[in-house]
Parts: sequence; C-alpha cells; structure tokens
Amino acid sequence: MHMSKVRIAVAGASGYAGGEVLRLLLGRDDVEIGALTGGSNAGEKLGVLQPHLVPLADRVLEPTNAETLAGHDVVFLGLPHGQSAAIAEQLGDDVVVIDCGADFRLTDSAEWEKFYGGTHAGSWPYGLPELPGQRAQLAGAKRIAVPGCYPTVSTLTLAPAVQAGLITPDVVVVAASGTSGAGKSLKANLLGSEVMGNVSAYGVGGVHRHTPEITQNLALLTDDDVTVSFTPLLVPMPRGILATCSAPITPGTTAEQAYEAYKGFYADEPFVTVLPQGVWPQTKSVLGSNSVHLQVTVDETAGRLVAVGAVDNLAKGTAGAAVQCMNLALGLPEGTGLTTIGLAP
Ligand SMILES: NC(=O)C1=CN([C@@H]2O[C@H](COP(=O)(O)OP(=O)(O)OC[C@H]3O[C@@H](n4cnc5c(N)ncnc54)[C@H](OP(=O)(O)O)[C@@H]3O)[C@@H](O)[C@H]2O)C=CC1
Ligand SMILES: CC(=O)N[C@@H](CCC(=O)OP(=O)(O)O)C(=O)O
Repeated sequence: MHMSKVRIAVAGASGYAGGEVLRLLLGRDDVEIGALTGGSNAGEKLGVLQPHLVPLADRVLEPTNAETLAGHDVVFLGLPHGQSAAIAEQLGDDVVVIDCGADFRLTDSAEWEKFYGGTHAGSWPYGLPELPGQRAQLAGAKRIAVPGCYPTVSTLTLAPAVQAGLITPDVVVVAASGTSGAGKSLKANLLGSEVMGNVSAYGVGGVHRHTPEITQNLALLTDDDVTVSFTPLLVPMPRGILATCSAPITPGTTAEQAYEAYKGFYADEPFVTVLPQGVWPQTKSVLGSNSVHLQVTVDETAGRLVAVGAVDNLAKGTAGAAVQCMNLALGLPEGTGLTTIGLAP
C-alpha cells in the first residue's frame, strides 16, 4: 500500500542540532524534507553551511517564521533558548512540533525563572521515552520537549538505582562533554587554542541550567527528596558526553544486585545497553548512534554506588531523541532511521 511521506521542516537547519536531525532523516524514504530555515544565514545555501549533508547542498535557507514553516506534518525547532514558544504557537495544533531547545522541558516556573530568566512558556511532554510511563505520553503527542544532553545521560545512568531504592537520592554527577554541546556559533572559550589540550570545569556550584532538569526527572522515580550536585566539564573532542554519577548506597546492596537491577530496568529498551560487567562506557562507542551505554558498580569503601553513562550529545542527546520522539508521535516503529551502532576505534 502506498503511504504518503511525512513532510518535515527544520528551523535552525544551519546549526548543529538541526544539521544532525537532517543527517538522520536523509536516509529515510518515508520522509520528505521541506522547509529549512535559519537566522543570520537565511539566504545561504546549505552546501556552504553543512557540506556533509550532500543531497541538500543546493537547498537555500529560508527565514524562520510561521509562513516558511507552514504546511508540514512535523516541525523540528533547533533554535536558541527562548525562541521556540513564539514560533510554536503560530504553527497550529495539528502539526507535530519537536523542540530541541529548553523552553518547554521544566514543569516548575520558579525553576525556569531561576535558571533561564524571563517568563516560563510552559511544559510539553518530555521526550525521554526510557523514563517509566513516558512512552505513552509521547504516542500521538503534538508537542514534544527534547531533553537536554546532560539530563538525558545523567537521568538514564541513575534511574534504575533511584527507582529500586539502591541509593539515597543525594546524587553527584560529573559529566564531560564535547564542544558541540555549546552550539555552532563561535564562543571565545571554544576557539581551538583554548580547548585543545585542555579540560576545564564550568557552571560549577549548582548553577548549570541542567541541574533542575536532572532533579525533575529523578524525582519522578522516588518519593524521597532528590538533590543533585552537577558539574560539567568541557573536553577537547567534538561530540560525546561521559557522565560519572554516584550516590550513597543503601546498606547491604552488592555490585551484583546493582548490575542486575540495571539489566532488568532496561531489558526492553532498544537504545540502552548495560555493558558486560567490568566494561566501562566510552564516548566513541556511541558516536553517531542513538545508543546509551551504561555500567554500574559499588564502591564499598566509600559506601557509594558508582554508575557511568555515555551518549552522543548530538544524537541521543538531541537529534536522535528528536527523531525517536517523532517516530513515537506518528505511531511509526520507534527505531526507524536510528542505529545503535557507534564507531571504533
Ligand atoms: N548542541 C547540542 O549538543 C544540543 C543542543 N540542544 C539545543 O538545540 C538548540 C540548537 O542548538 P545548536 O544546534 O547546538 O545551536 P547552533 O548555534 O549550532 O544553531 C543555532 C541555530 O539557530 C538559528 N538561529 C539563531 N538565532 C536565530 C534567530 N534569531 N532566528 C532564527 N534562527 C536563529 C541559527 O541560524 P543561523 O546560523 O542562520 O544564524 C542556527 O541554525 C538549542 O536550544 C540547544 O539548547 C539540545 C541538546 C544538545
Ligand atoms: C559543552 C556545552 O557547552 N554544553 C551545553 C549543553 C548543551 C545542551 O544540551 O543544552 P541545552 O539544549 O539545554 O542548551 C552547555 O553546557 O550549555
């Protein structure tokens, strides 16, 4: 039977998130790529801005507005924070809008104002299908907020332990990210000479805006109060996040029990792999894929559970999740167009 193609548009097609959505969708014969829009680069050819997207080289970026984005089944927003709400409200309730930005992730307006400033636009179904109960919220959804990259990996690295009560949910997350997490626009501290051969911490002391998002996610899994100490590190690589997470272990819990809890929690998840015991996640193994790699153990001397997770910040951390959510929203097989296979060496 002939099925009509899903017509999609990407706002922010010149950026990293928008570019990755297009890379993932270009291989699909059930998707037609419609409008591609930008900001300062409107009028430019995509072949100049995203030369890896060869089939789209001659496409010209249009300005981002309700007119250029009209007439699509799905609109992906890869715009800076605070830009999504005004566009989304003009797009009509029948269009699936998938926001890669932060505007609709938080449910608590006070937390939004504290960490982002300005008025909170509201909250949309949260695009992390691996959270218990969340897949049902995404099936048929017309508005989806794609999680932040650090919250995706941090939440999934801790969720089984929090839900099973293996830890006191007073968690410490230290996560190293590649530079693409900061977006494509040049930032002084991201110029090559500052990043190469260097690792630095930033957003230290509970001030990074992903802290309340991680807390919000973990709080769904327990009746206990959740506290999150989150420290991001910038490392000299283009893609990938490695998150090291720990929390006080519930006395008597063994490493074997923790491992089995993780295996059980993710047994039916197509994109989460709990690696063989003793094998620790590394970013390269997930690059370009929608995979999350996890490992867990118990540090008996310190009395802490230690879990490590890896994702590609642009794939499962943004654009891969966006495509996974599109599939769920449209009732397509969830893994359509997504791979679990990363790179080596
Ligand atoms: N990079 C990552 O790992 C992740 C990113 N995200 C989110 O995705 C969104 C996009 O991030 P990312 O792709 O990294 O950022 P980039 O800086 O790479 O891209 C930003 C895009 O937004 C466009 N843009 C900027 N200002 C305007 C404007 N005023 N009007 C219309 N378009 C505009 C830019 O167009 P132009 O170039 O033409 O100016 C560009 O296409 C952000 O909200 C970010 O938080 C989420 C998770 C992870
Ligand atoms: C390395 C780096 O700078 N990373 C970004 C996070 C990117 C991301 O996922 O965040 P949002 O979608 O919430 O912007 C940062 O720390 O601000």
